[in-house]
Amino acid sequence: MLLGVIADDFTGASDVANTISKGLPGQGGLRTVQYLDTPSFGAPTDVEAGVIALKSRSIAPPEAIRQSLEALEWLLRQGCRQILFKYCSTFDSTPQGNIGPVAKALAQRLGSKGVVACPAFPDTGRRVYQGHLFVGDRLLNESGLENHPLNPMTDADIRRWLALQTKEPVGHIGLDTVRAGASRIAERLAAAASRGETLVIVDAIANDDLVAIGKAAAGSPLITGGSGVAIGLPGNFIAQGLAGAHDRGVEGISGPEAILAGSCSAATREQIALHKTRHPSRAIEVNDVITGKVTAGDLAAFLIENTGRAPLVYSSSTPEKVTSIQQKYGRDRVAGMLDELFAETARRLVDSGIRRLVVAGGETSGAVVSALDLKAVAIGPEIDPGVPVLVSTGKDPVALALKSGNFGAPDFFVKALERLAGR
Ligand SMILES: Nc1ncnc2c1ncn2[C@@H]1O[C@H](COP(=O)(O)OP(=O)(O)O)[C@@H](O)[C@H]1O
Ligand SMILES: O=C(O)[C@@H](O)C(=O)COP(=O)(O)O
Repeated sequence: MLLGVIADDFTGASDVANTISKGLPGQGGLRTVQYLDTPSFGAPTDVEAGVIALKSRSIAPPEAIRQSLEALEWLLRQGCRQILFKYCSTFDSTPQGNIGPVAKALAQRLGSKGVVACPAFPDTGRRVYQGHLFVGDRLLNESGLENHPLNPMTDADIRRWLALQTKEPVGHIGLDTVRAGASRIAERLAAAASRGETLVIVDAIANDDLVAIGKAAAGSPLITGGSGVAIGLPGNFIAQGLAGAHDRGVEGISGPEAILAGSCSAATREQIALHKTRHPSRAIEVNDVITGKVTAGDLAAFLIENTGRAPLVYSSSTPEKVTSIQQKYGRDRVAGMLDELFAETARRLVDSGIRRLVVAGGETSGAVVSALDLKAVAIGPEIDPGVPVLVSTGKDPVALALKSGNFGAPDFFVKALERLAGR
């Protein structure tokens, strides 16, 4: 294994696994496997990139550090020469969040300073300019992400946001330097390291910027960012003759299908609004979950009855309703109840023979996939930017699409079910 990734959620892990296995157009990527939590077994020797999906985005720093260091040790034991800490392209975290503390702990273990921090993912409209994060033409804090149920992003200046999470000085490399090329970026990273800066926010607004950043960081033991920052990394290994460019190994599988959505992000709500005009769909009311009026058994029964017609169940709701329900019951209690509900529903679905499963939302995907105890997935074709087909390895494979809340076109659900079937 050459490249190891520690991803702080499950959709993010499949996003970056997609980037690494795809590589640059005409160049090919690395042979990539996504692991669901740190494995207790060794990786096959032909795996070139291992992506460990953690469910650590919204947990307290000490536990996030513990899980991330455990993942790091496993990746180092597999032979990794470079580690990427993957967080969200919208920098999802809170002022008490763990991006800064986890990055610092990984950097300390790897003896690294002047570490790239770049969430940019231009293919999905995420760009970093003058240290500020944009989503499309809006600043992060005016993009809808300020209403996220767990990680409301209320400041687009990610240098300032990161500074709240770490005591160390946060560096910045502007777009002019990035456009001056890889060696200039490398010089500036080295200068940041000599000033004692552990993390350096690097501007990037186009894929070429990310390729240059990747080249500049070719020799760095640690890189941090969104999946975009991985664009150039396979090419570094291929150019050194360490990896053979390869095509993706799996397509999809056929079988009954279901869709679960727990994301309250704008893109998912639009996808639901379109989907429910044409397919059987059922909304989950949090009040009903709390009082026991709705159970996983009910939801699974509804989905199983409607297989063949792309059935959907969703808890997704508007920011106003989310705020009011959180005020009534408490944010963590609601999140815990919904996680459990989706997890148990998914378990029942797969036990009853569902083989194609689309899940919308990072936390929701984490809950579902952990419940299915799948261990590892192979990476198939891309459905929409940042979302690949995943097929579990081992007996009775399940095909999955784990969609970040804000990713995907309005018709994503139907398209995903088609791609999961290999069509
Ligand atoms: N109806 C609802 N009311 C309150 N909170 C909700 C509701 N539905 C989902 N949530 C919360 O929103 C979170 C969405 O997070 P996630 O699944 O990561 O989506 P995204 O990918 O959009 O961030 C869930 O974990 C859950 O806690
Ligand atoms: O970087 C991204 O935007 C995604 O890969 C990601 O991390 C998604 O997180 P959720 O929106 O919580 O699914």
